Amino acid sequence: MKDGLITLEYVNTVIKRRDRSIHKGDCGRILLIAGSLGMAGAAVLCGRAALRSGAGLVQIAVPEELFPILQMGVPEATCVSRKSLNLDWQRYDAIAVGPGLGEDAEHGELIRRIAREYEGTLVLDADGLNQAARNHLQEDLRKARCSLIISPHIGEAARLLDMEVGQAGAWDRQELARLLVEKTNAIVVLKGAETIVATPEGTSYTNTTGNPGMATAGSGDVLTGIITSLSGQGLLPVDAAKAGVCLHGLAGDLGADRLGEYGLTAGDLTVMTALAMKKILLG
Ligand SMILES: NC(=O)C1=CN([C@@H]2O[C@H](COP(=O)(O)OP(=O)(O)OC[C@H]3O[C@@H](n4cnc5c(N)ncnc54)[C@H](O)[C@@H]3O)[C@@H](O)[C@H]2O)[C@@H](O)CC1
Ligand SMILES: Nc1ncnc2c1ncn2[C@@H]1O[C@H](COP(=O)(O)OP(=O)(O)O)[C@@H](O)[C@H]1O
Ligand SMILES: [Mg+2]
Repeated sequence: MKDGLITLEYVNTVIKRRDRSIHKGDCGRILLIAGSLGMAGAAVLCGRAALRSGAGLVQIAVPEELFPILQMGVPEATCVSRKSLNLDWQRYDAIAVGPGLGEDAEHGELIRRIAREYEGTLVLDADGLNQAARNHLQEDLRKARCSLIISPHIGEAARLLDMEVGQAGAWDRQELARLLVEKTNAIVVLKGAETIVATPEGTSYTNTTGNPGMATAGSGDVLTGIITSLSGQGLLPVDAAKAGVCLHGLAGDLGADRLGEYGLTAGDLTVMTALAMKKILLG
């Protein structure tokens, strides 16, 4: 069932306004568990997008050998080693796991632990979802203590549902999103042209922004950064998911206006996210 459209007017009503006396600790402290050798860029894009959408403090957990890349790529963020990741999860207002994470088998256990222990909002994307599918964590996700947002594209959705990509692609996208909600009890962001956000409460929404220029490597990593950032800033998980996809699509539209659909890159999207946020706040 389709309950509504996600519009810029709606996003304007849910974005938090900043008090004059606000400090970075009030603007969301987030952890991004992302990136691996060969996919450091995914962590860079995710981190930049989180900052451009207003996160106050961004920490990125990567293999130590990637510290120089991350600290050059996102100098505003701090890095923490993923070697023995044993952090106090509750220190973070939101956590993301997945962009460019890679296929290391131990990440399955990491996701299981965070889902079981963490009390904030967890955003799972990309290899976070692939690891969940490979390690059959759907039931662990259903029982998660944290609020859970998952952001699969159709390929990741198929893996979670144990389907072939072609089979998943033949489904009505609203119904596929509902199937994912049933499987994981998460807020589901089913990406693509007209991204759908479906909730465990039975509602579903369709995004109104975005364009084919966003079909470019890394644009989903940018979305994960934005949704995690908004969650960390205190939006309800469902609002962070809905506002995140709309803001991300608007960044794509502003980027395509300036650069065209062919030349737009995910890196451009991170910068355009700042302009999109400005436009939304101006109303
Ligand atoms: N610069 C970087 O470091 C980048 C790293 N990335 C990471 O690379 C890893 C692999 O992710 P990928 O998504 O590339 O690989 P996947 O194998 O998960 O997905 C690609 C496949 O999924 C299917 N698919 C995806 N979207 C679809 C759609 N809308 N309609 C139909 N089929 C669709 C297609 O079969 C496609 O070949 C992830 O960890 C990801 O975060 C990517 O985000 C790209 C950029
Ligand atoms: N044709 C399109 N129209 C609108 N948005 C699109 C289109 N193609 C892709 N996108 C958006 O771009 C992003 C792609 O994410 P994803 O497939 O995870 O890419 P990556 O893993 O390379 O970062 C999603 O947010 C998706 O909604
Ligand atoms: Mg992706």
